[in-house]
Amino acid sequence: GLLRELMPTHVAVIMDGNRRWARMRGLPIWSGYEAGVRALRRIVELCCKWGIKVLTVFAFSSDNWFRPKVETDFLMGLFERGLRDELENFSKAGIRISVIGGSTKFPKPLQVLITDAMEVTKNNSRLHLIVAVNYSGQNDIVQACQSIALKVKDGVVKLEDINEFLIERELETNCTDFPCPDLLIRTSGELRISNFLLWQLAFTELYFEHSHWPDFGDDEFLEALRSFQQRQRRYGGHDS
Ligand SMILES: CC(C)CCOP(=O)(O)OP(=O)(O)O
Ligand SMILES: [Mg+2]
Repeated sequence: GLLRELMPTHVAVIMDGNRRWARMRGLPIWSGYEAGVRALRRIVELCCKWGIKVLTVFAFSSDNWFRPKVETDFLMGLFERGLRDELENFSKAGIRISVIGGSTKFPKPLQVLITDAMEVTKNNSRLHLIVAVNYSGQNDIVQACQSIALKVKDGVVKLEDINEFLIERELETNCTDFPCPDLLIRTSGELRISNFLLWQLAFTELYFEHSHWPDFGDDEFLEALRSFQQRQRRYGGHDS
């Protein structure tokens, strides 16, 4: 069985395979995305139930903009509807929501809603849901370097002050005390990181699930947690 004391503190998920899930069932693409939102609601509830503190989900990567406009428009609408529908529930359930990545290309009303949702839920502490939209792991490191370079130039930071901790505090995941995921789950059988969190995944246990994201339910999540609990995490330490 699962041990509560061996639960990961921070779980990251690449929610992949929504369109293939729809195609396999002869359904339209958008029904795959809608099924993906239902799967996200499920895993948020499970994280609350198991006392997981941070859940970071890759909801839209920078290269997703190259999809047909009808798809990206639908996804923008889905983000807005999902956020509007869930905001009250999140507040009642003690769920804090943060959005990382460049949302400046999003429709203005969605940008306003994101800012409001982050403000309204910022003191919630049961689960911190971090939604990466239009996020790029490499760009995250670039913006952190730019911010540090500026501080060195302004004399706020000395060169010898630059270390992992200072860099980590400049990354977009600095909204949480647990910026580095203990477990990364990627669905739909793809075995790659796709420019998601990069620096933060240095010691993360990787778990690849063959089923598509909409089919990732309670059983699949528990299986991933069981796998995590059976792994010895060495952090580059003892060689046994
Ligand atoms: C926007 C993103 C979370 C959707 C992930 O599923 P997907 O659209 O990449 O689906 P496919 O990998 O099946 O094309
Ligand atoms: Mg995909």
